[in-house]
Amino acid sequence: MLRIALPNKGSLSEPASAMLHEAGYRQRKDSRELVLVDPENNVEFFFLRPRDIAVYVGSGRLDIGITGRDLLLDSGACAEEILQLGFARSTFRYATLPGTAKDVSEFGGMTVATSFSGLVAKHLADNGVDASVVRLDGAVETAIKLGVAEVIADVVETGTTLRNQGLEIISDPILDSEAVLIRRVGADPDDARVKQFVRRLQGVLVARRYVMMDYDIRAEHVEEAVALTPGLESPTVSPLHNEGWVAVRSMVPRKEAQRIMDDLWEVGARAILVTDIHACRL
Ligand SMILES: Nc1ncnc2c1ncn2[C@@H]1O[C@H](COP(=O)(O)OP(=O)(O)OP(=O)(O)O)[C@@H](O)[C@H]1O
Ligand SMILES: O=P(O)(O)OC[C@H]1O[C@H](OP(=O)(O)OP(=O)(O)O)[C@H](O)[C@@H]1O
Ligand SMILES: [Mg+2]
Repeated sequence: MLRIALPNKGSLSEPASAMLHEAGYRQRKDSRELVLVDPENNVEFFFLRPRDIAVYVGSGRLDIGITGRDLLLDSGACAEEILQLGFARSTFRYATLPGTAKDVSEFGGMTVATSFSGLVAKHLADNGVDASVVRLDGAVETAIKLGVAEVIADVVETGTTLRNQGLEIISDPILDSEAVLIRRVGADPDDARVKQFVRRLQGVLVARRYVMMDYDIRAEHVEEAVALTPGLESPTVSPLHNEGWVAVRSMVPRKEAQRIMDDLWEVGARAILVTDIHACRL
């Protein structure tokens, strides 16, 4: 049975469960359930603290897991990303009160408060900056006001929390993060159970990102039209009963669907239909 670590709480938990549900796996009904067996799919889910997931997977106790890239790197665990999952996106950044510093290179001798001490200590060392790091569990934005640190390093999503504390972002992001699927470094890359799990999640990602577009067009305009809807490999073009007309079917990015429909209309396409993809294997 494939043993999979899933986040039990926080920003990662609900979207991870939603993705697995879409991929056809059983998910827990009660958020206090810690282990869930899905015998039909031959998998066992372990609901763990997001921060601990890379540790379990890196030690080989569990085969794969879903966590954040920032949490993976902070843990220093012997685990690696095998698929980017596109949710729980954030950046990881330094912030200070205005006037404290303009760049990381000015942090020397200062104290940086963070919940990601592994990540921050490494980043400071890589930049040759001699600053102290104090590890806090959360709400680190308050550490400056309370005199614990001059600088904080934290997850920034909308930036609202920083703004509310009167803090300003310093330098480029230390990291761009999102939810990722991870496995132990050195694990068998040909494990068929993992490959099947990855294909199912890739199917969900494609179904979320693409829609199916169908339209009719006069044969003499088909080249212009398929240039707008090239599909992933090549669009399907079939003859219509009405002579001189063809039907085209192609996958297009969901975000661009409306613009593509406008452009298709301009080149003469009619009966343009968009439908959701519920599942796929490409
Ligand atoms: N607004 C956000 N706040 C916190 N983490 C976020 C946010 N948006 C995305 N994330 C990502 O979610 C992961 C953090 O999950 P985690 O469950 O540890 O913290 P959390 O969502 O802040 O929950 P809590 O602090 O309540 O325990 C990280 O990978 C982080 O990058
Ligand atoms: O950029 P924003 O959209 O404001 O989001 C970022 C904030 O959200 C998280 O805090 P959370 O609510 O998880 O509390 P915590 O600091 O106790 O983890 C994170 O630690 C930041 O403080
Ligand atoms: Mg948090």
